[in-house]
Amino acid sequence: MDMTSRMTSHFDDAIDTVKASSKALAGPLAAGVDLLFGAVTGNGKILACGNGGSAADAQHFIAELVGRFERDRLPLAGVALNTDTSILTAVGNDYGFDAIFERQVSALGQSGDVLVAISSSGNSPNILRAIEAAHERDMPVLALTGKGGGNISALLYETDIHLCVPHERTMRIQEVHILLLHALCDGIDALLLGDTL
Ligand SMILES: O=C(CO)[C@@H](O)[C@H](O)[C@H](O)[C@H](O)COP(=O)(O)O
Ligand SMILES: [Zn+2]
Repeated sequence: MDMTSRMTSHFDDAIDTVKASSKALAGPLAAGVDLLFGAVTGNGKILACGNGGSAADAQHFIAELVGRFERDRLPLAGVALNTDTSILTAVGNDYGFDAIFERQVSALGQSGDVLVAISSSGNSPNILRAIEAAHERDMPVLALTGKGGGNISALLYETDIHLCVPHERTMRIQEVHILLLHALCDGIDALLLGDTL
């Protein structure tokens, strides 16, 4: 096996995926900025969740809202639902793993909030249930998926936003997800602080 060409193919495939995502997702991404900006400037908050690498992405994103992205600004309200081990173990143990995010959306979610749901397959049951709970709370959903969107596609309302990365491999999808989340932070900051860096 030529390892260098194997590694080169990752760069090539990532470049192609980013280009295809830019074409498909720049418009909905801009709508996502407006949705999140409206929430955080209107007394709402962002609830974010994901599993595995997407859990890391959810908490990374929320840290940039509550803390800062590139520039100093007021703290923005957000909670990563995959970070509290006591809640995750208690709810997982007592109600099942599929309920770990749903339960928290039901506890914390209010009209005016937004759920950011991250799933590369679009099929994780705990994410699907979080989306249903968000809808019950009148919360719009910003879904980051791939692989055609999986079961999430059928759950979303027209008023939700679906950023579906056009790729079948989780690794590539996740790489674009972090780009999308950083772009959302940048867009919110541009609206809050002006568009010059
Ligand atoms: O990061 C990776 C793979 O790159 C894994 O940890 C991955 O996130 C986990 O297998 C997740 O459970 C996958 O869930 P999902 O993205 O399909 O909702
Ligand atoms: Zn990963």
